[in-house]
Amino acid sequence: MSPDPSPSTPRTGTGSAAGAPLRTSGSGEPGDGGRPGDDSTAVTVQVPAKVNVQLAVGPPRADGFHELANVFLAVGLYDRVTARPAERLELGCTGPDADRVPLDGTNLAARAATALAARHGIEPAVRLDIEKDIPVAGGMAGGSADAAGALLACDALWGLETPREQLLEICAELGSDVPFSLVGGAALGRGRGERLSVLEVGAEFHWVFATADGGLSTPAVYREFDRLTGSAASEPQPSEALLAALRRGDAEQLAACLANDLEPAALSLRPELARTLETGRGAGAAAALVSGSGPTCAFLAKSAEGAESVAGALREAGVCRTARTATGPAPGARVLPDRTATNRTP
Ligand SMILES: C[C@@](CO)(OP(=O)(O)O)[C@H](O)COP(=O)(O)OP(=O)(O)OC[C@H]1O[C@@H](n2ccc(N)nc2=O)[C@H](O)[C@@H]1O
Ligand SMILES: Nc1ncnc2c1ncn2[C@@H]1O[C@H](COP(=O)(O)OP(=O)(O)O)[C@@H](O)[C@H]1O
Repeated sequence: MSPDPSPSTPRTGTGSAAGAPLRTSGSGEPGDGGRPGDDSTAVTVQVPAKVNVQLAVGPPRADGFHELANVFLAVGLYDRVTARPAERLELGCTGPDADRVPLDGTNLAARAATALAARHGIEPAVRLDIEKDIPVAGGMAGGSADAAGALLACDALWGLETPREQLLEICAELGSDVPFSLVGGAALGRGRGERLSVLEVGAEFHWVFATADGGLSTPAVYREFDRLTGSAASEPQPSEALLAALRRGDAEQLAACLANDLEPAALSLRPELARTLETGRGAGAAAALVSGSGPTCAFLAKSAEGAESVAGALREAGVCRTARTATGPAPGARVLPDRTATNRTP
């Protein structure tokens, strides 16, 4: 494994073929060889992470995916994707996990730019810079966030005005969680998670996220789910009590309903997460669960102060890499007006 870079270590590369070797094109700093000095047309999109407040998983389908009742809540940890004109597709990434983000054609942001360009019959001539704050392979949909961010940023940069329905179609082709990253807020995902119905949420909820060293592979966690459940997985259904708790903004009721069918699989692959969950519960969290496929652990608190206190206890116990507080629901992918307002001035 490569050494951990500093939080500001930039990585950069070019190439559109999946797995194509990288060609270094600059340090990723403004004004270097990889970025045009003139930033007048840059578009930056901010996209939230997610936690699954309910993840009910059915048996595997013929296509290898699992039928879900996936209740997503977007939370206020964000990646930012900036798109600038370039001669060909280029990628850069900064942030504490930047060394774990692929910078070739498999990167979800690159795939999103390529898919949008193909839909309009144009070349994906763009430089994408990802400011990564969402844990990589952490069960918080960071790659999906970057895909939704790149889609929206390229659409604005290229002046395409692609109808929302078409953007959502492209999102679903890119990954099961990508449509939700575009939409944000709270939503029920059916099918493999891509068919969304927006949910009403009555209040802001306070969360703590304990990140772990290293990630968990989503397909590996689903495989472990299959191994543990055998043929016993039943048809997934959303919990009416949980949807009502979200609607009412009732943290106590929501805490009683949180459920993740992938949690036993994540714990089976990473048994040490049980101690992280236990520590948060012991520190007064209203509820604790693994976020999606993990290994990030999520804790619901009753107040902002409660969340800070749980985060402090997790840090002190040394049972996580970082413990961060965030609230949800958070808005979905959106172009940052402050950056474009100045950038778009002729
Ligand atoms: C588990 C969840 C919960 O929201 O996310 P994470 O916690 O990893 O972020 C999602 O289901 C992950 O969605 P996403 O990461 O977009 O998955 P995809 O790219 O569509 O699929 C990656 C792989 O995950 C498995 N997969 C995904 C979705 C699904 N409904 N059934 C599956 O079995 C398949 O093995 C698939 O090949
Ligand atoms: N832009 C991206 N950011 C993070 N990971 C990416 C990206 N593009 C592709 N990936 C790949 O997707 C995998 C899952 O990443 P991520 O979406 O962060 O996790 P999760 O599915 O657990 O939410 C990573 O291990 C990485 O190989």
